Amino acid sequence: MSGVQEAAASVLQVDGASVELGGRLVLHDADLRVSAGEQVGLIGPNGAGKTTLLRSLLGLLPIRDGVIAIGGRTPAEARGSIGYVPQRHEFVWDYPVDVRTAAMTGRTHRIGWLRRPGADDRAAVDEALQRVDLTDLQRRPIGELSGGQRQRVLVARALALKPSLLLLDEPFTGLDVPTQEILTRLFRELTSEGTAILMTTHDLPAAADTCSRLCLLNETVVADGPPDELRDPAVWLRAFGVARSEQLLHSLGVSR
Ligand SMILES: Nc1ncnc2c1ncn2[C@@H]1O[C@H](COP(=O)(O)OP(=O)(O)OP(=O)(O)O)[C@@H](O)[C@H]1O
Repeated sequence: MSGVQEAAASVLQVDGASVELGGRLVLHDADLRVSAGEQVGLIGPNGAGKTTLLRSLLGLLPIRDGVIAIGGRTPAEARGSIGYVPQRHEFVWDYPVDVRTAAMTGRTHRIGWLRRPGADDRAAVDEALQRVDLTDLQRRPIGELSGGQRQRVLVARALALKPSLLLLDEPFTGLDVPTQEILTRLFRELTSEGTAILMTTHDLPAAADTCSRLCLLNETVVADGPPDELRDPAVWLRAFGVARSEQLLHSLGVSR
């Protein structure tokens, strides 16, 4: 494939990206591609740089070296086509708004700060709420929601943008199994419609189950491939920076 064809096929292209935080290089030489219709799991130990990479893709953190292209645009230019689901604790849940208003804030970038939502915005929010099964709760203050309902608000807020790229930061953490299943099914529907999904998670069996490809990150990309091709325990031990871990290998269903 030529470089131009490859750029067209990849919704997200990261080439040699490095990010410095507090004078320290926390991510270096990272390469990653995510195509339309792919769900890629970004896996790595605490402090590996997963959230840092997501924040760079959103244009919230500058890269020191390398290139990030989203549909051929820079992160800042592409911001209106990227849906972002942050970790639940990062959202301000005591803000006095209802579910529908919170979902509408996903479109703020597109609407502009001083304009009122139009018919397109209302229709996009209706659809997003319906997809996460929150239509009946749309007038409920967000401070009164359970953890699983809050997670679905964050997903609706991201979907309200009708994004071509969806970034999910640990979307399954703390959720019961039925809520995990609702979201897993929804993410599968979205990829079948052509959305590209990049998701961080510490749930390795779920990632191997739901993702078409896994990217193992530890300050740089240690390995990248379909779950079936990442069966070598040494790769996982290297990605997690440990000499041995029975628990890690057990959770992956691989053993030495
Ligand atoms: N504002 C900051 N200033 C300096 N260093 C930072 C800052 N934010 C994060 N870091 C460091 O950058 C590294 C990567 O952090 P990051 O949050 O991206 O990791 P992560 O892979 O998402 O971890 P976790 O799985 O624990 O969420 C860590 O060593 C962290 O201490």
